[in-house]
Amino acid sequence: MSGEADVAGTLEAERAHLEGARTALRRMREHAESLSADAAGDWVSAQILEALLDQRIQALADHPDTPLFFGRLDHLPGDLPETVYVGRRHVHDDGGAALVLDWRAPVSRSFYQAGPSEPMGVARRRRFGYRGGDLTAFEDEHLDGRELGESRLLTEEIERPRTGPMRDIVATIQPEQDVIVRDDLAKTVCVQGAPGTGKTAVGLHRAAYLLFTHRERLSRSGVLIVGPNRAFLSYIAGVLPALGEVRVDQATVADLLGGPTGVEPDERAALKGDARIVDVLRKGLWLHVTKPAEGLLVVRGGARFRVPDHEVRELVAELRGATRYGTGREALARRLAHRVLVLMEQRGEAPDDRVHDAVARSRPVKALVDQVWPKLTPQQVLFRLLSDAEFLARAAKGVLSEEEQALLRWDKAPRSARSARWTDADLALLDELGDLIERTASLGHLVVDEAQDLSSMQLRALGRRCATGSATVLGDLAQGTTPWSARTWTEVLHHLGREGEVTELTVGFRVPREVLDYATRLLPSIAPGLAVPRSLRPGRGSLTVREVPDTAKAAVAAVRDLLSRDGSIALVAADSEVASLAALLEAEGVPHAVLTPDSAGTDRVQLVPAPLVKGLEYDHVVVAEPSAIVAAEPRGLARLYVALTRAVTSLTVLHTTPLPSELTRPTPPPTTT
Ligand SMILES: Nc1ncnc2c1ncn2[C@@H]1O[C@H](COP(=O)(O)OP(=O)(O)OP(=O)(O)O)[C@@H](O)[C@H]1O
Repeated sequence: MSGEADVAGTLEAERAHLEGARTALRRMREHAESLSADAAGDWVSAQILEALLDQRIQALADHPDTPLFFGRLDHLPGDLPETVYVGRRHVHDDGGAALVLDWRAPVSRSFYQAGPSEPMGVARRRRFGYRGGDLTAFEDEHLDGRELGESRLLTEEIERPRTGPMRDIVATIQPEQDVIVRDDLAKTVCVQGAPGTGKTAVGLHRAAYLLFTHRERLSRSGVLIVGPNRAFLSYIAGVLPALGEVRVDQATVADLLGGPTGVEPDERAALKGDARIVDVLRKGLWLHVTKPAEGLLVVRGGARFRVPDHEVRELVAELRGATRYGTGREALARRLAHRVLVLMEQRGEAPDDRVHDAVARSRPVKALVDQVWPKLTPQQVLFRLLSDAEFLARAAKGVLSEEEQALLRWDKAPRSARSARWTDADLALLDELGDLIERTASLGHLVVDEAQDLSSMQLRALGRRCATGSATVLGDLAQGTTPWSARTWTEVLHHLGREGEVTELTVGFRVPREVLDYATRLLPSIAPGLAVPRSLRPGRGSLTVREVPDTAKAAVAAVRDLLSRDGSIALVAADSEVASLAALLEAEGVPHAVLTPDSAGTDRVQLVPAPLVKGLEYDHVVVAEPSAIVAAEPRGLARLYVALTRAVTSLTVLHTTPLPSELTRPTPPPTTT
């Protein structure tokens, strides 16, 4: 047989396997649909069972455009199955024989990790190419010690134009990414990665991997993805469901801590985000516990039982600070009741647990507890700290200077805790206070994206939510744009309360080399200690930098020209330029949407305010007037770095005012690893 006939024959056989797997998946779904929740013993169990069955049916859906398998491993003779197909989910036939193995299964690991120096029992690795849902190509790698050539299918996948939301990378996860994805659940993993190195993708695939590997444990405790804003979350929303994981929650920090109703100057927000505030909050809360002036008198059935004041004082002193505030309050009531019961026994009575409870809830006990250990809400405590200079001075003694205390206090205090307008920074403080009062529930695993932008207090709030679990922390110190952005990952992990290893990703999959090299000119100024990334994508001719007489007009013309090419287009500009650019796009009849924090939108052309572009990517990006982006905020250069690194195919930089001098310096050489 000729080579061509060989190829055709192989393709035919592989297509037949695909067809067989599709049929088997359909039968698995039909089987799941035929199961009834009626078998459950009671109504609640039936509801739960029905929800589980629904999820199972959803997870078994066949998306015709998403290949059911993308790889095949042929093993050397030994313990491993001779042939396995690697895909998005496990598919078996009626007899239970595996037709496709889940990419997360231990056997699939070698699909990502095997190489000439360590073949892991693999003789041949086959990758499949698809057009839509049709299997159209395959590519073999023989792991017999010879060097592997470049994979055309891998390159094609990486070069595929992006349209719309983020997609999974399950067929092309790289070895260094796979190591992070499959790391132990017990470990907190921290990934420092230059733009487009796949941090977000890795975090999402790690969530899917952990759910598969520790299904029972994590379905009880939960996995949560935390991202910077809704627009970002909707951009990544489809990835986990495409991997069959339909039960992972996604939230912004504001979703977890509550949305802000007030704003404040950055300087004050930065101070509130400083971890020293924890001591101030703790002290401010515990200052509410006062020394009891009187003892306790309980009258029961005509008898009077008196716990003297020094004994009450001792009890309070024992409990103060030893537990959470709310727990201490309850414990005080119980211990007071216990003393009363001892007195009853001394009188010859035999009180039982019911009497104990009744005494603990009796009016005199409640009144005493309320007086020395008042019931408090986080809002009441923070209100007092921010509005009462003398109280703040007591709580902040030895921690904050007088100037810092003055900066912290409200210029004009609201009338009550209820009418206060809480800012983002306040919400993290309220959360901290909430935890000092009652323990916050912990999840099993947290994936935190763009973690470099979170304040110490926000990180502490997230740390509480994985206190008994673990975290995957993703970010790029060079893309830190908040006034409280982290300078080191050690700091971030410390505030999160986790020990963890930091891994650095430096190979870029998004941004073409010319564009990434151009953007890295900013690196020595914004994050001198970081490795200089290298792009995997040559992308010649991808960068255009032009000085123009009128940036807005030139930008709209550039967008119009780009409409003749494939893929999504973003026009990125400083906040102050957005309204006029929108008007000009409108006047020129260019259909577009303006990106807001709440929506990613699906329009092909998006006008993106620079502060919202983080984490997103577009085929073509036009950046209008870099110097305006830099001037708009204190960490403007980092913002520009983010804006310049969003393009998959082309970047056009247009300017009328001179470019920031940092952009005209030579490109630093990529760091070799
Ligand atoms: N192994 C891979 N195979 C194919 N595509 C990949 C791979 N890794 C990452 N990508 C793609 O590269 C692009 C960038 O990935 P991602 O958004 O996860 O990077 P990031 O490090 O979070 O970037 P940024 O910090 O700039 O937001 C995405 O389109 C992603 O699908």
